[in-house]
Amino acid sequence: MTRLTEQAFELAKQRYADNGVDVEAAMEQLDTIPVSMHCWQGDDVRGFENPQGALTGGIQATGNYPGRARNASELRADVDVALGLIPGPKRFNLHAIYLESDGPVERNEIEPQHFANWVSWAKERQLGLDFNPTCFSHPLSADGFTLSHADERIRQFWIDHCKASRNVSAWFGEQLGTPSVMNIWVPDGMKDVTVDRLAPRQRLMQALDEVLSEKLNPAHHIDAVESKLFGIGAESYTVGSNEFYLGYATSRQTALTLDAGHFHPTEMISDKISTVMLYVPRLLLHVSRPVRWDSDHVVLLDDETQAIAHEIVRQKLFDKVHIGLDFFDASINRIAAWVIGTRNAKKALLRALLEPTGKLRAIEAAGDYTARLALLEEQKSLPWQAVWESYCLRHGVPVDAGWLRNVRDYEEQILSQR
Ligand SMILES: C[C@H](O)[C@H](O)[C@@H](O)C(=O)CO
Ligand SMILES: [Mn+2]
Repeated sequence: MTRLTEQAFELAKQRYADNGVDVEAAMEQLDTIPVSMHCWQGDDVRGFENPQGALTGGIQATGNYPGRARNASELRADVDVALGLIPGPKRFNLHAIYLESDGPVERNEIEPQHFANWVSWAKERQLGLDFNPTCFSHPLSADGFTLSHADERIRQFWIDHCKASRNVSAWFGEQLGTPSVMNIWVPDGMKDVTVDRLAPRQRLMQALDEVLSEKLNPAHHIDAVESKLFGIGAESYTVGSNEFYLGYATSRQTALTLDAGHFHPTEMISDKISTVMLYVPRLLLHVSRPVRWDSDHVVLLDDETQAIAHEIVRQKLFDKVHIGLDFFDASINRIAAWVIGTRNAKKALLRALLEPTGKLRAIEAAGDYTARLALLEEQKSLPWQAVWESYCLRHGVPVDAGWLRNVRDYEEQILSQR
């Protein structure tokens, strides 16, 4: 396999060179773009605070594939398997409910010490960590409101949780030498026709302002806010809509999170990138795959994933876009889900880096739309797969679906015993 891969790579390199593309440069660039893998694929978004509790907030993990991680050690072991099968730089994205503690810790009292094991683990693997306050699956979010709650006491609880989360996030950044991107997503919304659509939004805006009031070192921590169209049980009104957060991030200059599953079915986040980057300093992407609803299926190498990667590469947004993943499929092997989704995100980036963008831009600027379409289509059948396999080889991970054997072995030996 190795020799064939190398031969195919040499031919592919030549083929791309004929097209004006430097394959080595593309691979080098790919090595500077981390993809942040989300912890919640490993255990169906349960966390370790109250794993037997229900997942609420209008999100759902469907399926009951055996072997989900039941504690932090199992989750770390599972992620380690996935990390070893994905080439290039990765980060890891934690939710607050993945804390570790001997006794119960209220959300508004979380501290860096509760994530000390995660930081040691990340240090050993030279991974950056990202973070999320968890504003769901809790008695005080049971009626569907958190930061926009009408009850000041409940609202304050969630404000304090988000503030505590910022401290944890900044500590990650300080410890690991790379800023932690902290994404605030709240499920707040209503199931049915809502009369006062304004007041909850006013409260959310004020609550967020209070959360962000302390200035933190941007070398350690980056604030991001995530909009949504609707949730299960909150179909009629979402307080933190797209327009709400676009306005918020623009006026406060926070990062904006675009989740591929959080828009109308025919709306694509790839087309939003060039718009929002005019107004916000940074973007956090939740690369996902909506199927009918925000169903968080595993990321495919499909048109939208490719279009997202093209936007990042064509606009050279490498320092401004943080690429995170967001899916939680409990119907297939969860480690395989991580590997499939993350490898696909990276394949899309590589394909985008192998595009002769300068040439295509010139053709477009000259108004030759026939050539633009012809060349764009021809790109699709160039031998990018040979470059991908070589990239995997250089990173010491399986070049093809051979990685599935590793996952199956682990499933037989470890997951099946849970
Ligand atoms: C678990 C995550 O916080 C969640 O998926 C969020 O990012 C989201 O997209 C909610 O729909
Ligand atoms: Mn998301």
